[in-house]
Amino acid sequence: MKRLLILEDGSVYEGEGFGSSRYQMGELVFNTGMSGYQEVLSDLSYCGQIVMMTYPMIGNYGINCDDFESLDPAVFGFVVRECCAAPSNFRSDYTLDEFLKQKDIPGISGVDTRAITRKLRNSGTMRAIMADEGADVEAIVAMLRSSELMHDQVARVSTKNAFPIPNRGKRVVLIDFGAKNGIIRELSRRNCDLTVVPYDTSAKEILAMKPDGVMLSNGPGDPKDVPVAIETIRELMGQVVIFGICLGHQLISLASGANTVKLKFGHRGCNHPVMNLANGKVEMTSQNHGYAVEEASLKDTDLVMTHQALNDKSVEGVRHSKYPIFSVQYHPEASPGPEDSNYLFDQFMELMEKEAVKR
Ligand SMILES: NC(=O)CC[C@H](N)C(=O)O
Repeated sequence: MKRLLILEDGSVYEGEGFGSSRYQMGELVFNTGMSGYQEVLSDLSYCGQIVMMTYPMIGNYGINCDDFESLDPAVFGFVVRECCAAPSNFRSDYTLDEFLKQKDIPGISGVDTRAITRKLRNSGTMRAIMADEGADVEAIVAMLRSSELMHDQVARVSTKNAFPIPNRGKRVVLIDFGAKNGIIRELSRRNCDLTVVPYDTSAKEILAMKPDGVMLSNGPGDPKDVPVAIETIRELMGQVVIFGICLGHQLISLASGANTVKLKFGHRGCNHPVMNLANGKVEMTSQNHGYAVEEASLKDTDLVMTHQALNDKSVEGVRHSKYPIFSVQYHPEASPGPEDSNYLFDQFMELMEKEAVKR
């Protein structure tokens, strides 16, 4: 079935529809990963966004039941050059098309995703929608131009109730802003006794659980849209070890008085080079973010930049100079992507151990 991809600037691309045929406006962003589309699709940080893959063939190893980053994907659409209809992999349980239909996610193939990516690199990300052939394009473009991006994604994807993932090790409260399973996997692998709590759980409730550490997860949208979490983090600072990933990192920065800004087209892919400023080593990292901490705004805070993106020099990690708090903008849990930064979870464990001895 013919479908159209319509952008806010009035450009229209004709392709083939797959997955769901519903109309859903989202922010069109591009991801440069050569594989890992299943993890990308199920990463809740994409809530409100239509993801376009620059790699030309997507779906060739199917969708399996092992690699989900969440069971209910929140991505608003998927754009590919070619959608493989006959996947070949022993783990494949569904085709990409079947999966998107099952989850009611619209998709389009047969469009030049690299040309559209070049456009977004020049103009910045844009609102977009997939529509049926013959749709009133002018009216849709006017609608795209007059709409706003969403602001309530974290409330949509965070767990509604707290739940435990028991173990015998360090007690960790994971604040769920749309947490990837990879983060849970890395903590469970280190025997952490986890309690996953909703994004708006108060500092008092969290401290009542007597945690050794608090993990702040990744999550969708603008970090400034979750003031309740910024306040909670401010109250937790100095009371407990805190490790933040991606949205968690941005929230720690805002809670410390730094600022976040929207990047022109963001970082989304599996091979973003980041320098660890402590030892000069370069880590290849998995990334998915549209906002970043403004470096100049760190000046009057207690935060120190620890990691920096080599492509555009943006802030990729910070640590607190007084309290046991650190965070990174990228994804040490990978899923998908390289595992160079896995040591950060060990660092979290060591910090909790050290603080436990002091207490
Ligand atoms: N993966 C994330 O946590 C992303 C954080 C935030 N939503 C951003 O786009 O910058």
